[in-house]
Amino acid sequence: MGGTFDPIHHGHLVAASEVQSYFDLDEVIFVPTGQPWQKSDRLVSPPEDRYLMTVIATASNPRFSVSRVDIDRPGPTYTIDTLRDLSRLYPDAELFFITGADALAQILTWRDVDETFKLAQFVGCTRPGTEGLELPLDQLPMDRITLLEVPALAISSTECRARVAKGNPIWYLVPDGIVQYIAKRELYTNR
Ligand SMILES: Nc1ncnc2c1ncn2[C@@H]1O[C@H](COP(=O)(O)OP(=O)(O)OP(=O)(O)O)[C@@H](O)[C@H]1O
Ligand SMILES: O=C(O)c1ccc[n+]([C@@H]2O[C@H](COP(=O)([O-])O)[C@@H](O)[C@H]2O)c1
Repeated sequence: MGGTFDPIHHGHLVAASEVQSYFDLDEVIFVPTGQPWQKSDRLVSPPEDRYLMTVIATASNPRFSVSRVDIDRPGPTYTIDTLRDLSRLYPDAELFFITGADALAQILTWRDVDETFKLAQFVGCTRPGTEGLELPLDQLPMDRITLLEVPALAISSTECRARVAKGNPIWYLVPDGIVQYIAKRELYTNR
């Protein structure tokens, strides 16, 4: 599952758990982005903070792990590179790339998208607000895409950051360890 995870929240974790169970996946690898080039208009927390938060949030699930491939690769993060790196690391694995349906709707703007679809099956998870979303179905290889309805959690990282900036609680929107990490590192306070 690729994401900026700034911060990781229970919406991400529920979606990952649902996809793991639906496809009976051996492992869900969370891959925090290095430089999310389509979010270059906003302030993104340091990759190492986003990586550590992802490790903390996933530590208790034996089927969840976190990869550094995107944060260790210099330059903008492209999923084509993520999938090439993961294919090298797991040469015998069948890869599924988990995204939200909103990300899937933008996928034609991604780098080398045709090649990207050859390297993995894509799973687009519903999230509140994506119900009426139009996917460019005629331009997408629908045999490589599964749309999956996951239990709806109306949580976004944007909302979590805004709540911290306003001094509102984020308990129960994110795992407890993430609340504590954000406080310790004083993330999102000056926005
Ligand atoms: N509540 C949710 N339910 C299902 N999928 C989600 C949810 N939140 C995020 N996702 C998906 O997880 C992936 C990574 O998300 P990302 O790290 O960008 O979080 P986000 O909450 O969308 O962040 P932001 O609000 O900063 O844009 C994306 O493909 C996104 O669509
Ligand atoms: O490959 C691309 O050009 C590309 C463009 C935008 C987003 N992505 C990937 O989509 C995933 C979700 O991204 P984001 O920015 O919504 O957290 C993450 O793994 C990104 O690297 C990939």
